Amino acid sequence: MGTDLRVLRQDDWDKWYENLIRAFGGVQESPEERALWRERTETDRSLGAWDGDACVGTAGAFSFRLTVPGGAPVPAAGVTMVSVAATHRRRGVLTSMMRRQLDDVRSWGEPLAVLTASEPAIYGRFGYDIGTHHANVEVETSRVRLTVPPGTDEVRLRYAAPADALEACEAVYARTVSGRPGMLARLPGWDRLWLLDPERERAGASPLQCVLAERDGEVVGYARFRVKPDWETAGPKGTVGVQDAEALDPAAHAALWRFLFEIDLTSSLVARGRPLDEPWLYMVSDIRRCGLRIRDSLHVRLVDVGAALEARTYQAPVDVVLDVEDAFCPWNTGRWRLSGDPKGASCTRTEDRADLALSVRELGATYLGGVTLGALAGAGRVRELRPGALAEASLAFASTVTPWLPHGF
Ligand SMILES: CC(=O)SCCNC(=O)CCNC(=O)[C@H](O)C(C)(C)COP(=O)(O)OP(=O)(O)OC[C@H]1O[C@@H](n2cnc3c(N)ncnc32)[C@H](O)[C@@H]1OP(=O)(O)O
Repeated sequence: MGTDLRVLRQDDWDKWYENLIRAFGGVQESPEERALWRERTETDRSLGAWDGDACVGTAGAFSFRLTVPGGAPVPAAGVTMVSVAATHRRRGVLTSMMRRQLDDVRSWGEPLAVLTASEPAIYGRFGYDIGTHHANVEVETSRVRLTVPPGTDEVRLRYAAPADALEACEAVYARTVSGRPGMLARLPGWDRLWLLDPERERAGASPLQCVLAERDGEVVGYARFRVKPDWETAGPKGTVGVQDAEALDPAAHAALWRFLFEIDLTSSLVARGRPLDEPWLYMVSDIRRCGLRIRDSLHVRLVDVGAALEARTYQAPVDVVLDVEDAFCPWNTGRWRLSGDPKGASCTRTEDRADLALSVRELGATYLGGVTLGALAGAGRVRELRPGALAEASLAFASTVTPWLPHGF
């Protein structure tokens, strides 16, 4: 028997969500977390696959604004809560949801779809590719020193209860969003997510703590973290687990990270999902003891190639014809002339001879400027049809600020 795919109804949310939780292992969340997820679900943008009255497939799409090179906040469907019941896997349920969802996103006029993948192998077939990477670190802070920039000592740090400091933290976050491709403007109500402090995430660590960085009475940064004490015969060796940290200038950044590195009775620091160009990575005395690992983060799909390529800017002048192949969204297939510079761009259909041939996946990978067309050409994924076109486009697409997604969704 086939499954019935339809837009989620409020009344069906519990069954829908149950399928999602079970597909991720079945560990129940707290009532508070569940309520927050219910509130965050945009039901009219969510799909459910049903076998009779059993929900066997779920997929949602948040209404994000994603910062792209040049700083514009571009509408992007944040694909989320994707699951298929184990009893119904590998029968094409996900494929049918992705088909419907990308058609919907197109009809909503959103040029991009983005996601973070439970497994990176799933989404390439639907035209996504990895547009941002992030760093996970495990630093031996007892062996690593930071050389901080001038002005660091003038930054004042103070503890604040995370809930009391929320507004100030969100104000700092809001000021960082347009400066870095890959960042997401907060959706209403999402600020409370950063205060959820589930016991299972603590694993013996303290409740969430918050430190604010201030200069002349103005909040210029924050760090939210937990401390996990550990005692050995030889002495204390606790761990600082950083949840998130943002700063508005180099001195505030240095002050916060020096603080995190030097908390008494700790000898290591763990942080996940940090930007690859995180300033403190360039202040350390011993990068090898920072346990740096790089991972895929935001997967990007151009739903409307013309609108998406027009929505960003290019760091150098570019005028190229792209021959794009897009098997899953064939409306993108064909030749596009992209003309752009740091001020703006146009991207329109053309019959002119192509300069570069590539698929929509390579455009997703390079869209935010963190992966170069040159690198993908090296992998045989971009073909240069006019000499010089690759260097021109590769330079133009790159971003001076490394793209970064600060949190999953
Ligand atoms: C954005 C997010 O929410 S990411 C979260 C994704 N969800 C999960 O990881 C939860 C656990 N897993 C699941 O729920 C399911 O296994 C899903 C959603 C990953 C896949 O759903 P299915 O209905 O089985 O996928 P479907 O049958 O449409 O498969 C389509 C193709 O993708 C492939 N595929 C599906 N899942 C995977 C995977 N995890 N790794 C590699 N390939 C996969 C299939 O083999 C199939 O390939 P084919 O076309 O060459 O035959």
